[in-house]
Amino acid sequence: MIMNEPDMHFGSARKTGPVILDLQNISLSFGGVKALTNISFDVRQHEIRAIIGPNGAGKSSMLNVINGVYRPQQGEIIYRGQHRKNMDCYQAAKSGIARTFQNIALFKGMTVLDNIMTGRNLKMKSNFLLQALYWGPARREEIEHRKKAEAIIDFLEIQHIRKTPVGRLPYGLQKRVELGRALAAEPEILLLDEPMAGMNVEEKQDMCRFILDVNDQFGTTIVLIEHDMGVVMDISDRVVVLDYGKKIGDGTPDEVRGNQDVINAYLGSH
Ligand SMILES: Nc1ncnc2c1ncn2[C@@H]1O[C@H](COP(=O)(O)OP(=O)(O)OP(=O)(O)O)[C@@H](O)[C@H]1O
Repeated sequence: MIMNEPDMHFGSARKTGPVILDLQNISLSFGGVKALTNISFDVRQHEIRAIIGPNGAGKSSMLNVINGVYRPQQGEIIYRGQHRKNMDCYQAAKSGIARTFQNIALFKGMTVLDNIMTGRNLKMKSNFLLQALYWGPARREEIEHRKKAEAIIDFLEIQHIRKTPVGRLPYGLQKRVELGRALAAEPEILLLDEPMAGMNVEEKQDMCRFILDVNDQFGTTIVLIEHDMGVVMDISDRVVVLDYGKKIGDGTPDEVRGNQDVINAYLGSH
């Protein structure tokens, strides 16, 4: 079994651990459309793992399979050594898988701090009545959650906008707040769906730095979809390449760069 791999593997400059997520022969269809066909790949602890491919290749579908939004018709998902059957997105989130979205999904009228607090919801224990009364254990718990949210705000260097409604922020900062909300859940695996989409060069550099810092300082495993090849090749340990729902490449950035099927897919010459 996959979790038994004993020794640490030293990827690029990063120290990655054993496989924590193993996807085996995943197939997913929407009616007649085959979004994913027989896809297998794994993710190691502490790794930055990219999923790339041309438009419509199945990348978002794959992310949605990992966090339980879609249930594949075929295949196995093994997370931390457990076969996951019929796991929905609530259970996936509870078990330590958080994500951000291609199109920002924040509460635009709420402040940065309150949006990040919503990421703590799954961690809250006190019941609704106690929370509403803001009494006893609920009060103590709320203070504890606020401290965690403030720590994330400091980490992401967004103290100056903590009370600003998210809808008023430029796009790059909204993306950073979304990252903050996902981090508030203290995930073991963070799924990032095009974290740099629509950003200028400076915003991309900032986002790259935060992704690397999250991985380094919190030890979070990261699976990301990204179209910017420079970014993917710079920050990823391994890259899986999809095309028309099939896996056509898998390996280190250098291996993938030299893979003829991958080159053909990107040049559209097949
Ligand atoms: N909910 C859905 N219903 C029907 N078809 C879908 C659905 N989601 C995805 N598809 C189809 O599955 C295929 C893979 O789509 P997917 O969005 O996963 O690709 P992608 O690689 O993320 O594309 P992009 O880079 O454009 O976001 C496409 O043919 C798409 O039209």
